[in-house]
Order: sequence, then structure tokens, then C-alpha cells
Amino acid sequence: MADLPILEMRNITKAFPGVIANENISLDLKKGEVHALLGENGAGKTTLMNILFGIYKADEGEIFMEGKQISISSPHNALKYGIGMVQQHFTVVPSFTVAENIVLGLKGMGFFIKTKTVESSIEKLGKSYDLPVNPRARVWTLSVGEKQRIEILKLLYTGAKVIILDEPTAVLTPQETEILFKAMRKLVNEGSSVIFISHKLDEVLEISDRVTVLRGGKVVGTEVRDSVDRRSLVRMMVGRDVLLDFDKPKTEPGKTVLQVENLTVKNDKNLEAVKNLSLSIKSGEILGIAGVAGNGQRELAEAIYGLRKPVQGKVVLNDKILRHTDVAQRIKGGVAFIPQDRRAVATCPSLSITENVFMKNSYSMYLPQSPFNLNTRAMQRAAKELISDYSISTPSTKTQARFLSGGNLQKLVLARELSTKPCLIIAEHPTRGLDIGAMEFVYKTLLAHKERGAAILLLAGELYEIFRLSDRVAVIYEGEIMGYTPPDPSFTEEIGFMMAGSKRGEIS
Ligand SMILES: Nc1ncnc2c1ncn2[C@@H]1O[C@H](COP(=O)(O)OP(=O)(O)OP(=O)(O)O)[C@@H](O)[C@H]1O
Repeated sequence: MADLPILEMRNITKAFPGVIANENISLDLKKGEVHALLGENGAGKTTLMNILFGIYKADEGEIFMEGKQISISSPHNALKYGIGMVQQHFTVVPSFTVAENIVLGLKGMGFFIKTKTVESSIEKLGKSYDLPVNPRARVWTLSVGEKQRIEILKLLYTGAKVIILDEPTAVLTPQETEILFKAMRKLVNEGSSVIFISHKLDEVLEISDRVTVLRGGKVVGTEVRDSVDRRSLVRMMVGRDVLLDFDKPKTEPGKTVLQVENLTVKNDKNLEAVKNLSLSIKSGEILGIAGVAGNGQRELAEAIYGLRKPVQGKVVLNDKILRHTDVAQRIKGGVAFIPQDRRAVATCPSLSITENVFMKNSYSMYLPQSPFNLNTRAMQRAAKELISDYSISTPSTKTQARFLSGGNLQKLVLARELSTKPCLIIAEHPTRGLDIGAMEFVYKTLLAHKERGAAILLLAGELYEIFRLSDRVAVIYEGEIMGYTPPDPSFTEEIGFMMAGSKRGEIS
């Protein structure tokens, strides 16, 4: 790893109405390094990278590429300098093929693309970086990990030397993460440089050469990998120790709240994603569903919440059979839902924080005199309380949800769903994208709801999260439950076998 910085950002400042997202930030990137960018939700990581990729213009500060000052006016312009970014939300076109997506918008392609030549060079490029793709596949048929691969290959195809990955592993399975890390190692060994944003400290420690920590829009410090550990990074980020190690409250499960009977649900490709599945959860109990992403978890959650019509089966809430696709009935019945897609399913990006918080509520409590007059003041007061309880970093209750950072948007969803007193909580990846302090808060909140008597269905990608929170663990594979285990790490290997399709007898 040579010492010459390939890229330098000097004294970058960027303000949005009511918030200084970046304050006098300096960051340098060496040739052939993975440089991690860490920080709490809203610390300013994405903003800084959006400036580097030409999405935003800094109010102050300079950028140097190999010693020369450059001015980046757009993502297209950034790519010309060899700077590319894979954002948290992919920009691929689902109905196009992989090859079409990769060459889309590239200059010099003209109207007549030499399809065969492009396809074969993409295939070769993929193989050479251990990122195999089928260039002829339509993007909508691909997994999230494969879509991300296309975004990375697109950058490599354009010759990017500085690659920014904004929380790339948040949506990946452990296997896909391994594939990505292998490709990252190959990239840096061949002289590229990677800026890696992640909240997962173990990953940061595994893959990075250096780490820069931001807090409240400022740099706390830049350290080489070997001089830091999990604890020191947490202290730099949060300013205190976060242990994520607390006892589960001991509750005696009460009466059955949710009963799912012989549910079969199809996915968007019209294939059976959930097959004849039955489960039940009692009051005061957390059932954790472990499984590799894409094994029917999403379809199961959506069918229980009424967003997806099952082909067969019953969903029973507190002894009452629910009508399929009747979400209003679930809301009235006290069901909370934290979906995995916080931008497209969980929130309305162009509505304010207040409106997003109250969109599921009965507005009646905020109607003072006439049904046409919402008591917006009372709503804003209540929204303010939630912003403070859930530490949502935002300038105001009137800010549109789309301006929140990824983690803060997730906190907004949690605030809305958990602040009522739901009898059933369906939580899909509730801590995805959250910083470690926020994660601690969510764990404690979910456990408090369990103690209060809520039944909780937890669908999480990380086993440690399932072990910490659940009372029972069910393992799902291809839409079927392979077996149950107690929430104990000593069952990890057995769970691994079940996640790969082996069955086990129910033991709890
Ligand atoms: N376009 C925008 N308009 C207004 N405010 C914005 C905009 N983009 C970001 N912000 C604000 O700037 C601050 C920093 O946000 P940023 O997205 O950079 O944080 P982050 O460190 O990436 O957080 P996370 O880990 O949650 O993704 C936040 O308070 C956010 O609300």
C-alpha cells in the first residue's frame, strides 16, 4: 500500500436548512486501501460521500485527486475522475438486462450497442473480480446481492479507481458479504481504493486498513486498523460504552395472540415462497425466525400484515380470523409492522415527519372542532416527543422524511410502530442501518414491549440479534419451518444446517 493519497477532501463544510451535516471535514484516501467511514446515524457520512460523488456541492472546502485540485459537478463528472459510488438504494432498471444496465447512460455507446461484445466483456470483468453475473439476465429476476454486484461492475466498467460503498452489507446475506469482501480485497490489491460505510463493527475491523469516525458532522479521528478495537470504535462514535448485553425480562407467555395456519403465499415471480406454514406466538413472547434472506420471510410478514394475499391458509389474531389483504383491520386490532423496505413501504418520503408518524393513527384524537381541521399543533407536539424519545436527528417536525439519513428514517418507522401499544409486532430487520447506540435502544424497547405482554415476530438476518431477543427460534428454509431451537448460541451449527435445508424435530 503506497503512502501517496490518491484522494484528499480538505475542510469540507455542508449545511442544510437547520443542520450542519459536515463541518470542516478532512479525509484522505490512499491508493490500495479500504478506508472505513463510521459514525452514528446522521453523523454526516452519506452527505460527505454525496459531495465526493458530485450529488451535492460543498459550501466550503477542496478536493484533490492525485495532488491536483478538482471540482466535481455531477456523478457523471465524478466518474470521469474515476470516482464511483454504490448508494444505499440501487439505481438499476428492473426490466433491463444486466448488460443494458451496465452500459446505460455511458457515453460512446450510441444507439447501436454491440450487445455480444458488451456481454462478453462484462462476463470477463465479473469473473476477474470474483463477481460473477449473467449479462443476459433481466435485473428484476436477481437477488439484492446480485443487483449490488451490477452496480459495482458498472463502476469498474467505467474505470473507477475510487469506489464508495455506502452500507453495502446492510442488505446482504453473510454469504453475499463474503463474496463482496473477496471482491473488495481483489480491488485494493490491484490498486483501487475503497471507502466503506458500515455500522457493523466486526466487518469494519475485518476489512479496513484505516477508519475515520464522524460525530455530529465533525471528524473525531482517523486510526489505522491495528490501533483500534470494537470498544474504542464505539467510544469514538458514541462517546460511551455500549455493551448490547442485557438480560431478557422473564415473562410467562400468556394466551395465544397470533396463529398462522397452513399459510401458502406466492412471491412476485408467482412462485410459492411460503409453503403450508403454521406458527403461533403468545403474549409476552418473542419468536425469532432465522434464515438466509429470500427464503420467504418477507412474503410471510406481508401476508400476516395483509399486504399480500395468501393462496391458502388462515391468520388468526386474538382468536379472530383476519380477512386477507385488510390492513386497516390489523391496524385497528393493534398490529405493528416494521417492514424491511423503509423507503418504499414504510414511509411516504415527501410527507413530513409529523405526517409520517401519524399516518396510521386514528386522526380523531387530533380533531378538535371539525373533521376537516387537524390539530396540527398537537400532532407536532406529539411528534416532537417521539423525535426526542427515539433520538431522531432532524431540524424540525416539518422536515420531509426523504431528507432523513437512512438510520434516522428507520427510527421514524420504529417510533410510529412501537409508540402505540401494539399487541402484535412484526419486525423485519428492525435494526438494519442503525448505529450501535440506536440498536441498543431498539433491543431494550422490543424487550419492554415483550414485558408489557406484546407478542413479537422477529425476522432478522443476524443470529446474534435473534439469540439476544427471542424466546424461541424457528428456522425457515424455502418457505418452510425446518425446526425450532432455544435461543442459545450453542445451537448455531444446528441452525446453520437447518438454514441450508435440513429438518429438525421440534424441541421446545
Ligand atoms: N438533502 C437533505 N436536506 C436536508 N437535510 C439533509 C439532507 N441530506 C442529509 N440531511 C441531514 O444531514 C444530516 C447528516 O445526514 P447523513 O445522511 O449524511 O448521515 P449519515 O451519517 O449517513 O447517517 P446514517 O447512518 O443514518 O445513514 C442529517 O441530519 C440529515 O437529516
